[in-house]
Amino acid sequence: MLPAHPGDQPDRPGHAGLAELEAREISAWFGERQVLDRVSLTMPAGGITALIGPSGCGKSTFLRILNRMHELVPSAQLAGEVLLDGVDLYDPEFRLTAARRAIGMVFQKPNPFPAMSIQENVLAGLKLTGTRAGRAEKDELVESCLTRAGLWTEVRDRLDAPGGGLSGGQQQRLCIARSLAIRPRVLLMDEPCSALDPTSTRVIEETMLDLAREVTIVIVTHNMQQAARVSDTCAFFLASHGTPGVIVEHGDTYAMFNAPQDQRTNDYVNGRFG
Ligand SMILES: Nc1ncnc2c1ncn2[C@@H]1O[C@H](COP(=O)(O)OP(=O)(O)OP(=O)(O)O)[C@@H](O)[C@H]1O
Repeated sequence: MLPAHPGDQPDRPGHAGLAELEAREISAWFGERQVLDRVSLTMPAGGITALIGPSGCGKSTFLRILNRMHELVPSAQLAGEVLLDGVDLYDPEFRLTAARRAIGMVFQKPNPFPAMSIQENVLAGLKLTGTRAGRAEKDELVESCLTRAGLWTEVRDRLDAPGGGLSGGQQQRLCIARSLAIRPRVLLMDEPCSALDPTSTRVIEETMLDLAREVTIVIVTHNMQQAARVSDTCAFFLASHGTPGVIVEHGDTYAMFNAPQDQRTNDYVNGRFG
């Protein structure tokens, strides 16, 4: 008998749901082509884990596997396990909606629904997950998610304005607020600042550091300073000479940046390739 699925837990009080995510021996293919080879990584509860590595080494694929988005690509296959607090996300009993609810995703390019109002954007995920809420509860949720995403003071007077009218950095924080509204236990972020200016990047980074107290975060980033600034643990992916991506080294971010064990990590974090 499986334990209760973490993704199925109803409304938990804010901080009670810190979850560990563990990938075990993940391999991935697109058609015949293998792009990840037996990648294992523990992403600690309430921490920020950064996935770094040169372009094409499989970071985004790995991230998408963590919330079952990889299976949406028709030619895609995978092997291995993803455990959310010990429960396999790919177990047939773990519903896809529960997986998405438990593990949210913020993409590289801010993707709010442009014609929907700011508050409708925040609440959009409730419809998708079939969650019911009354008016007062919705108002409270909109305020709390926008506050936690660091956007409330900037938009509190125009909640009915279209989400598409916000700046890029504000739109990205709106997307973070939208993800938070379904109370995820893990938030995946795929290069969330790559389309943003340095000021907006800073604001998102501060938001991430605040959020890490209540949600486990995994971020893909090409920005080494960003990985060093925000993450507690770090994993260096590499796919050399057409071989599938592997994790060369992972561990405490400070150690990875200051005393890496592998010469290739040392070269990468010091900008000598990639
Ligand atoms: N939908 C897809 N169909 C076929 N191949 C794909 C698909 N998505 C990714 N790939 C291939 O899988 C490999 C890993 O890609 P992935 O996007 O995971 O790498 P990445 O490390 O995130 O790269 P980047 O840093 O450039 O975003 C690449 O060789 C890529 O071409």
